[in-house]
Amino acid sequence: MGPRNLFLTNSPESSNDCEDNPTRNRGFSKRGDNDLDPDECMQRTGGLFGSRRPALSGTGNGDTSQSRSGSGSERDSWKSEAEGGESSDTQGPKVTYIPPPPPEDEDSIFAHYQTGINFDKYDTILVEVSGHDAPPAILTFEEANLCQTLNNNIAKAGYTKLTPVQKYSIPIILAGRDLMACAQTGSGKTAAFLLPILAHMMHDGITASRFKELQEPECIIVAPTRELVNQIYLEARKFSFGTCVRAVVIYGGTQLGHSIRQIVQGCNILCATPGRLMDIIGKEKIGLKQIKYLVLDEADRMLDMGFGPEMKKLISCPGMPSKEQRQTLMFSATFPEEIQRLAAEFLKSNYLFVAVGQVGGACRDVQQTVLQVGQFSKREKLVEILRNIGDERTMVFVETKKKADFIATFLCQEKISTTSIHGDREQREREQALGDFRCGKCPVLVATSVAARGLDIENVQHVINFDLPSTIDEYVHRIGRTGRCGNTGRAISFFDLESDNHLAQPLVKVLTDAQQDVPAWLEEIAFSTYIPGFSGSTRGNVFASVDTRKGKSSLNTAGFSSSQAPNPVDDESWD
Ligand SMILES: Nc1ncnc2c1ncn2[C@@H]1O[C@H](COP(=O)(O)OP(=O)(O)OP(=O)(O)O)[C@@H](O)[C@H]1O
Repeated sequence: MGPRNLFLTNSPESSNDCEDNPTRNRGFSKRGDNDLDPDECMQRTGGLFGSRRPALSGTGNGDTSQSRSGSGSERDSWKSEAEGGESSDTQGPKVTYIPPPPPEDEDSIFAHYQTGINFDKYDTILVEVSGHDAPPAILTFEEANLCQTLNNNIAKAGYTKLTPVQKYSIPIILAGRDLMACAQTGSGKTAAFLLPILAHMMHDGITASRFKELQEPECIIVAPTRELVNQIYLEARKFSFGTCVRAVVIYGGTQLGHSIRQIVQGCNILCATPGRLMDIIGKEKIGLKQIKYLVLDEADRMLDMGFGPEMKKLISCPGMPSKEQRQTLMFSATFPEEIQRLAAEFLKSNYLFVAVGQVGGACRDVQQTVLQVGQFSKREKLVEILRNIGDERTMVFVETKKKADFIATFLCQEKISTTSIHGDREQREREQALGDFRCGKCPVLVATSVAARGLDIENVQHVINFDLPSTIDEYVHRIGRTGRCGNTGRAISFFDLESDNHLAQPLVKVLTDAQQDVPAWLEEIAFSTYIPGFSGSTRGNVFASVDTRKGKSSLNTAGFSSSQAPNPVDDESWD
């Protein structure tokens, strides 16, 4: 196995995002885990988050899992949530934050952005389906035979054409099969699982769930971050509009009583972060007996050392149907091989594996640039780039929470309207920051890995990796915040020769696969740091191009059916 340590307990000295327990701890720790890099060790001056926002205080509403600015460990925050800390009376003041309800009018529910000029190019991406007896892909929404209400909702959402992951996943899920699907960022994985689940529910004649102290949802969807789980909920609410299916979202950093109140009113689809989910199950507000669908979005993260133990607990909870009796669905843009192997415990042995393009590959609609920038020059370079960009929405990724504060403050001082999101900010602040960024009030969002996965924000034209992440998977997810749904985007990464050399090799691979220019200097570093037999210094594996079970049943472009699989999976090779 590669250097990634799976299912290890969190080390107290690490300093990363919490619920979004970071990939960097899986492998090499490249900069140590200091929240501030040595070169940037100016004192935090407090400062502006958004043009008029006060300095991050780290205290406030008493969210014990969020308000520990300076505590240094975002992973500790994750732990405190995952272990039920925030609901425990002994762990500090109660969390009181109640997120504002989302707008209820139909226009807001169905608000969407336009697909981009490259949307049709999705059809040319090669799709591989492995496993026995895969049902044929569908080419149109009509072929899915969904009920009229779902079709209306799809139309109101502005979807006219299926994306490749939808063409393959929808019939597989409709056929009742377990699925592990890997498709590039921004290519519609959320609808790929929501639509067939809703179709099943409607077909089975689901009845409206009513007020009850113990709710028994049919579907649980878990994802690694609060903002992502909320986004999935909004998608579920959109597609279930006009049906009796009730979706509910619960996540950490909010008042537990609020989560309970949402649940007891009725719950068919529960979207949750793992910590809050386990809390609520522990409080016997959710029973698992009726679960028919378990979805792990960002599944490689959900099975990684941070969340893996929670997920194992979830599937062993009393009442949870065995994998033979439920349908388990996993989606991500990246799927390291060793995580695919771990997934076996959750999936039926005959699960199908769908790979759209290369597993772990970057979205080709993102133009990637890698610049050699030393630590001491990064801030100056950032300002130069942001001034050229003007008001276009830009996400700037840094490696630590303190650095996010520091850079956001610095940019505000430079009169660049900036906000920030990271695991030490209170949930209220995180949501405010995302809102300010979404609406363009603050066109620059400085973020840690908490915002790397899944977030679908209109018009993000640029991603800047002020610090490169320590794994290539993380890089792929970060740059995937732009170039979504056929739109184009740009990613600029600062490569520091002092600390990023271990990334050179996988970076060259990602750039090459996405048909991007590879700087000669980067190739040289990749060559000079090449270690034969070393299975990927940062990903912890070689690039998986196939199902780890090895057998391939088909190779096809997205427009064609793939079911006529020659011969399939060598299940024996699975262990
Ligand atoms: N068939 C479709 N037609 C038009 N728009 C679509 C279609 N499918 C998805 N979208 C839109 O594309 C955007 C990206 O979809 P989504 O967030 O599901 O991507 P994803 O594959 O889950 O990305 P990530 O890997 O970053 O999580 C969303 O705004 C979604 O509404």
